[in-house]
Amino acid sequence: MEIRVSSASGRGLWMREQCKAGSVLISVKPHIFVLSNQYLDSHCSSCSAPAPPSGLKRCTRCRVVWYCNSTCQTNDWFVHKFECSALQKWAKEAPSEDLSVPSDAVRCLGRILWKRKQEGFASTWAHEIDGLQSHRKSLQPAVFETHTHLAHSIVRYFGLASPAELSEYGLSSAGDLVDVISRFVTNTFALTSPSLTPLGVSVSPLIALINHSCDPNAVIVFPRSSKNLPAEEPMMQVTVIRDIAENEEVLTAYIDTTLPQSLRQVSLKETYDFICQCPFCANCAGVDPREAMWCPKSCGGTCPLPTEENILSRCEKCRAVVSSTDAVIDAIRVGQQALDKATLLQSKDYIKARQLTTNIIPILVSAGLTPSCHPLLALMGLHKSLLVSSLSANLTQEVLGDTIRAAANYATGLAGILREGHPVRGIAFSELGKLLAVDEPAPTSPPRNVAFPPSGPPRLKAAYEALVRARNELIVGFGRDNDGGETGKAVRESAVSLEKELGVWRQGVRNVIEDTPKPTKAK
Ligand SMILES: C[S@@+](CC[C@H](N)C(=O)[O-])C[C@H]1O[C@@H](n2cnc3c(N)ncnc32)[C@H](O)[C@@H]1O
Repeated sequence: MEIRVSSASGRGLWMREQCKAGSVLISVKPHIFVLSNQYLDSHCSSCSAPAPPSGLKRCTRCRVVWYCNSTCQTNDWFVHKFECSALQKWAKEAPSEDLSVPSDAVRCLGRILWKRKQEGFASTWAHEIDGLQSHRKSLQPAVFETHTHLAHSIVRYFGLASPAELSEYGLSSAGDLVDVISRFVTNTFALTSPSLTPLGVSVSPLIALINHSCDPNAVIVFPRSSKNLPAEEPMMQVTVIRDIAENEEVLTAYIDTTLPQSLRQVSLKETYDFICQCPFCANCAGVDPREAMWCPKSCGGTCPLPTEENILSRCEKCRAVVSSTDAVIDAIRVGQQALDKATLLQSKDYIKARQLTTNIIPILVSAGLTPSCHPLLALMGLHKSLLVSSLSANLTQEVLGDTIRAAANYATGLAGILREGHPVRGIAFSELGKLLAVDEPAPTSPPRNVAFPPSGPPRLKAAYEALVRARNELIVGFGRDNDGGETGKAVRESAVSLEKELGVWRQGVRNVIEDTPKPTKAK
């Protein structure tokens, strides 16, 4: 790879030679990462691993961060020694218990400023951080306000009495602090678990050189590997998900590409200050599955969703006209409201959130939305997660069946948008496979006449097929060389044990057939 500069998108990483899907382009430890507040007591603040069976150990001074063991604690002390007293002071002055820990952004910026000072303002580390792109000069008023708010929180976190005290951190004015904040916002990426749960935020100046496309050829993942030392984790990796030609730019997606173009554009402008001109955004010919409904004449084709501005919608295949325009527009509006509300409720009151998703999904389906269409796909993803999290407390045949159907619908919707090998697809199929492989609970009510999921050996076979599909996608998305990361390996193990189970079952059937005396012909 090499760095090239373009007038449209500034610096970017370009391939000097072709590269195959599944190759790992970059493996690097981020310069800085922090866990989100909700994961501080369940994951190690040094290596980001989940708590081992023996539990995590808490820093006895600040009582905020936790570590696997004393090795991880020692590895983190380089920066935590500054953070520790700031966290204690912040907690003492906090107006309430739920505000006793600063936000992820404040803690991450704190770590950047302390480490920058520790390494030296003239060090390579500091130069790399200082070289990140800033949009300070073109901030929109609303963004400027959030940056200013963040700056105030940092001043409080550092216990500074005046802007002059910023000089201790190599900043000559409040404007310099806003500059650091702008660089942080533009160049921060989610820290995720090997199954893509967002755990926090991370900054890597090398990976931040990669520009955005809504149809990316690479992804950023944190696959974790037992081969890595704890000090090397979290290892951030750029993986190629579709072949990249020589002299082609490496591009990742900064935002959720399952969203329709209008929402993607708003998000990119707000956070990254550019208007995306990728082929998906610039050339909207044909029906985008993110904004599509089934043909009203059921010919199998799809129609673009009608909007207030453009109510005429025809099937791309048979040209039938959608007549229920108002009902579709209303369903989408109500669906978006339900999605926003259920997303807010999911951590506070998941039963209410699940009630909302359960009620709204059939309305969008009967309005004719396809499974890849927004907001139906997002609602199905949320519904699946809510069902999965309630499964351990209520594992009945009915709930398991509903959860499997939700996982299957979600995976189908994703497969209509994301390319094969995208890690989000791989994880969705692995969840489906795992759910299908759960031992079927005994029925508690008369069986409902549903075709999916099947029961008995056909269900095991469906589980095996979903896991094999997941495995093939995961070794692309998380990298071929490291066997698809921690999740890819776990899926392979599950598929192997299912294969044995299916083999035993087939052998059992064969034995029964062979042992059964053949009927003798009546004379
Ligand atoms: C993470 S940085 C990427 C590296 C950056 N181009 C640089 O020179 O440092 C993100 C910024 O790059 C620019 N950028 C990224 N992708 C772009 C795109 N597709 N079109 C235009 N600008 C883009 C935007 O200014 C964005 O805020």
